[in-house]
Amino acid sequence: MKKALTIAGSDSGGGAGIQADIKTFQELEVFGMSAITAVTAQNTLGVQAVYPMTAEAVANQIESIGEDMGTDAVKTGMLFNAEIIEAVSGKIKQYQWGNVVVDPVMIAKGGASLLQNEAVYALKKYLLPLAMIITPNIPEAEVLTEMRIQTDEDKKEAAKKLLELGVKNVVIKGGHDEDPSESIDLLYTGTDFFTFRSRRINTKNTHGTGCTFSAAVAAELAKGSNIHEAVSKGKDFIQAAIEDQLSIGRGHGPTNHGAYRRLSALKE
Ligand SMILES: Nc1ncnc2c1ncn2[C@@H]1O[C@H](COP(=O)(O)OP(=O)(O)O)[C@@H](O)[C@H]1O
Ligand SMILES: Cc1ncc(COP(=O)(O)O)c(N)n1
Repeated sequence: MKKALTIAGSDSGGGAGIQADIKTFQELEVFGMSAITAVTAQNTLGVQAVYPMTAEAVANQIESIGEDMGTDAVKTGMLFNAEIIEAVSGKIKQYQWGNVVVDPVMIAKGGASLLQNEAVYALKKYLLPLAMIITPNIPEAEVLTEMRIQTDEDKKEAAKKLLELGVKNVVIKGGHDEDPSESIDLLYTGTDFFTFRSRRINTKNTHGTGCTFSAAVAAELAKGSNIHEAVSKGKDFIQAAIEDQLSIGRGHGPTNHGAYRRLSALKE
């Protein structure tokens, strides 16, 4: 069985972070492993508290996996500070892991900061050069490129700028776009642009969409898909998870991680 490791924060509410990643790996039949960077007290209403781990604790968790089990893909989510980013980058380098998906998580939907402002430079300097693909939403791409992204041309320019930071592929997600009918993700491979379109679902239950999407991309890379196939499957996975709505909590509820597998089984 192929394996995937998520290096991310714990979401007590189960919709985002480590919990979303492990559920997604399981649904896509990849063995899930984790290194926890921070524990959050969180629910559908927001983040009530953040307790970061030490960089040493994060490095040791990764080392335990690197020294014994190994992995076919790595996904990073909430990394919180520069020390943790340096430790994570050092370990990824040490074990020469190649299928590295970086979801540059910065701010939770409720507004809480999941990455310290001064850590953005560390993300660019240490982690992006090791990434197979980075999956920013529009606000995150704006912070990383220091440009405003409004038009399709802006998205393409931002993707090119991100590639210059050393990452091999970029997908700029369209969840935060103005388009009322479609949610369009743009993939740039360094040579070609591809768009992945889906019907925009009118819902407040989008907690963990970015985590779930990037975990699905990592799972597909672990199974041997190329970048285009992995992003395409990731998009299908998140679309099914948003569409087949759950009703959990009073705020921004989680998506339905089991929907994609049920739909796939129906099609067979
Ligand atoms: N309302 C929606 N309807 C359909 N797809 C969506 C919706 N919101 C987000 N998505 C999709 O979910 C994924 C995560 O997007 P986004 O919300 O931009 O990321 P993040 O959760 O990191 O802010 C993308 O593939 C995006 O196209
Ligand atoms: C621990 C943790 N990690 C990440 C997110 C971002 O969630 P989203 O995928 O909705 O941007 C979150 N709310 N909590």
